[in-house]
Amino acid sequence: MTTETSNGHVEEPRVILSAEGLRKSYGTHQALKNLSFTLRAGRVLGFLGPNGAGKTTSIRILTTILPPSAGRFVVDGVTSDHPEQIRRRIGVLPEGLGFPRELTGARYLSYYGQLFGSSSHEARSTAEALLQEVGLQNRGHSPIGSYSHGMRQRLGIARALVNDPAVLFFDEPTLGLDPRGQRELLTMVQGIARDRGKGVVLSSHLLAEIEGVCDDVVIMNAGEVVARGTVAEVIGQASHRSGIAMRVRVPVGEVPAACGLIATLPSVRAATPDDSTGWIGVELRQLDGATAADPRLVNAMLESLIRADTPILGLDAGSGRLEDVFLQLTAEAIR
Ligand SMILES: Nc1ncnc2c1ncn2[C@@H]1O[C@H](COP(=O)(O)OP(=O)(O)OP(=O)(O)O)[C@@H](O)[C@H]1O
Repeated sequence: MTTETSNGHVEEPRVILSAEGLRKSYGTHQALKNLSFTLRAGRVLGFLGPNGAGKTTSIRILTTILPPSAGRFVVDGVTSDHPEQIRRRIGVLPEGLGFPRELTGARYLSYYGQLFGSSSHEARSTAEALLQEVGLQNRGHSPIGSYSHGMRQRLGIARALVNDPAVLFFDEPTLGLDPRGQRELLTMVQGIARDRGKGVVLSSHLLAEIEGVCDDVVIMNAGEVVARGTVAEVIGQASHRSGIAMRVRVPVGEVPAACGLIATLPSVRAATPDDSTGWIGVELRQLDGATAADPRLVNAMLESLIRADTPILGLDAGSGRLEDVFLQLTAEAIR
């Protein structure tokens, strides 16, 4: 989301959350080693990493539940040495949030509104508007105990919005949801950033699902940041290091012959097979920082396979998916 000023300059949305050198130790165990990033309004930042990477620790620090061992952060202009002021500017959906089963969704949200200082009338009308926004308008007056897991997560999102925060934190929000529920929830999360102009931090290890939702990512592994940037930058950095610029998938039995053909193309440095899936990673001679292959090279590769009567089952003419990068980076860090 950019805005054009009267003199034609395009302005970036403001930085709404930034962190510098955050560290956290539990006793002698360093759970977070050096986390720095910036998040602009209207964008979704993904904290990605396998179990134990430090995602929850980072979110606990940024939401003022845990003090960092070192480093600082700024939320909507407020520095981390003012935790009470920060709490008024953030909304949080923690992992595994529990709900009072007997309260209705509407009562629950009104209660939170009043905790943030709204009158009971204001809190009730905010609750109704939020229930509508998260698609619970027809169930708002039923007890939460009767809600499905997906409905509870949506209620948790509504709760996080009660104080109209500048930044929202969602810790593994899609855990336990079916694919449709995951998609609906992530679309909602994206809308909160885009339409309301909020900064959103989303932690997950479900990469395929969140790849399309996050604008920026921080990939963590064992407390270290192993990659950081926009999704395209992170994929580009990793493909530049691996040299793989495109992938093609053929039947497993045809992989050796197809690799041989691809490797004879003049611009190809190497064709690396994955014998179990049939995907072949294609490395080019000159990458020059490119994150995707020249379409003419893609065509030449496809032509040579078609001439050899090789069935083409899949093509990734970009440099791969975030999931591949994640697996590559976290495996490198573990080695
Ligand atoms: N209170 C604690 N005391 C000691 N060690 C802890 C504590 N909380 C977390 N850790 C350790 O810190 C590291 C990071 O944990 P954290 O929960 O932040 O990771 P995570 O990326 O959220 O993982 P998960 O996806 O499993 O929730 C892990 O090694 C964990 O065992």
